[in-house]
Amino acid sequence: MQHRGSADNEFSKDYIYYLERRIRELEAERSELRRELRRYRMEVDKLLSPPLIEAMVLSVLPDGRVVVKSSTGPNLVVNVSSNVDPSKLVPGAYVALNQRGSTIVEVLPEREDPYIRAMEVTERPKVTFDDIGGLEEQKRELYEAVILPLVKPEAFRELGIEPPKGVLLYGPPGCGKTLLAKAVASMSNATFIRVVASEFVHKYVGEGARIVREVFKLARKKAPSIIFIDEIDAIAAKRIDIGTSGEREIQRTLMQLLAELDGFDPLGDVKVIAATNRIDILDPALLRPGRFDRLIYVPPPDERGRLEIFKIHTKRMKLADDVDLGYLARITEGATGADIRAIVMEAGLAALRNNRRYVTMEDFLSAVEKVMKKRRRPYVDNPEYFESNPIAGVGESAVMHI
Ligand SMILES: Nc1ncnc2c1ncn2[C@@H]1O[C@H](COP(=O)(O)OP(=O)(O)OP(=O)(O)O)[C@@H](O)[C@H]1O
Repeated sequence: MQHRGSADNEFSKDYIYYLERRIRELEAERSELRRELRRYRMEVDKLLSPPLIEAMVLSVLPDGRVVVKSSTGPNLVVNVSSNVDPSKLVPGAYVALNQRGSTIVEVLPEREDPYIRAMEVTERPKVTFDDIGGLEEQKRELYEAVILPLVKPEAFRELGIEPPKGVLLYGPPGCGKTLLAKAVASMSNATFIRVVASEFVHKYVGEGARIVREVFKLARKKAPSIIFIDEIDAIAAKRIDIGTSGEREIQRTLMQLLAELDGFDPLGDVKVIAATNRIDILDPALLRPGRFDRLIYVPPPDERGRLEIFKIHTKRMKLADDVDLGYLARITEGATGADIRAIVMEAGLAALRNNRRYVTMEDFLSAVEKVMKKRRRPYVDNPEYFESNPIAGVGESAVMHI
């Protein structure tokens, strides 16, 4: 570039323009670098500062302070920093507390509850009634009480009949209660939401009632849906006194469940199926009309049922010619569906251990011995326990045939 003009010490105009432009460019670059430096300083400060504590709002006191449940455990009464919008401090909102845990400094963005995320939600379960051996009467009852009202609510409206709001499946473990509920969801094209009632109160202490609310909210969002509440006795056992805070918590959770049940339309697109192994200890309040008013007993399979269950679980298995499923069904008196599945699996493993591609009768016989030896359960060995139960007849009034 030609720097000098015609006179001495005189710079060319072009050169001056060039230098001015360069200065402007460098100034812009400098302020960009300053901004970047500030950003990195803030990052470093954030990384070096003590962490904030996460908490959930339980309630707002009349004086403006807030009761929160902190992620570190205890419930705390805290102040609210002036930059926090008080209208966002609703029960259930997640907030950050300062490191002393005394003040809410930020309302955290809304997100799905971690428990709800962990819950079993199957948009379209694959099980159908054909995957369930025996239990014909139970399938028919569930078809009428849950599937039909979900798929043909107008037929019920026209006839002026109300289907049961909630169905309670009871009987010994491993006999197909969960399987039936899943099949009902799949056959009515509904989302299947499974919750275990004992987790309402044990896993998320102090939040049982809120979790119940969240479950129903999720069910409405994903409707049509079926909420399956397993082990309902954990929150619905009759109580002599409700002295301890743990018992009060269980009581609150049950109250919330009853309120949700009372508040919804039996012909709506959310259905509730509950299950228990301990119907004898249930609080009768749960079984009143308009709540779980249809009880269905799910017994251990009889010989025919066992044969069908053997057939279902060996469907995809290569069996040797000597395998006699009828004989296996005969010698497994007292086995549950879950036991039969275990027997089939055990027999399959034995074949695998022996490097065989097919399963023999001998594999099955030793599997029967192994599995049946392990189990001796009072309810299965004594089915009268359920049949003679004094409240086993509650809910018969809800029987309907269309
Ligand atoms: N009638 C059945 N037909 C086919 N398989 C069955 C049957 N009953 C049980 N099973 C097998 O046993 C497993 C456990 O059954 P399921 O979970 O439905 O029992 P449950 O009655 O809900 O028991 P729990 O009370 O322990 O929850 C099922 O996944 C299935 O593989």
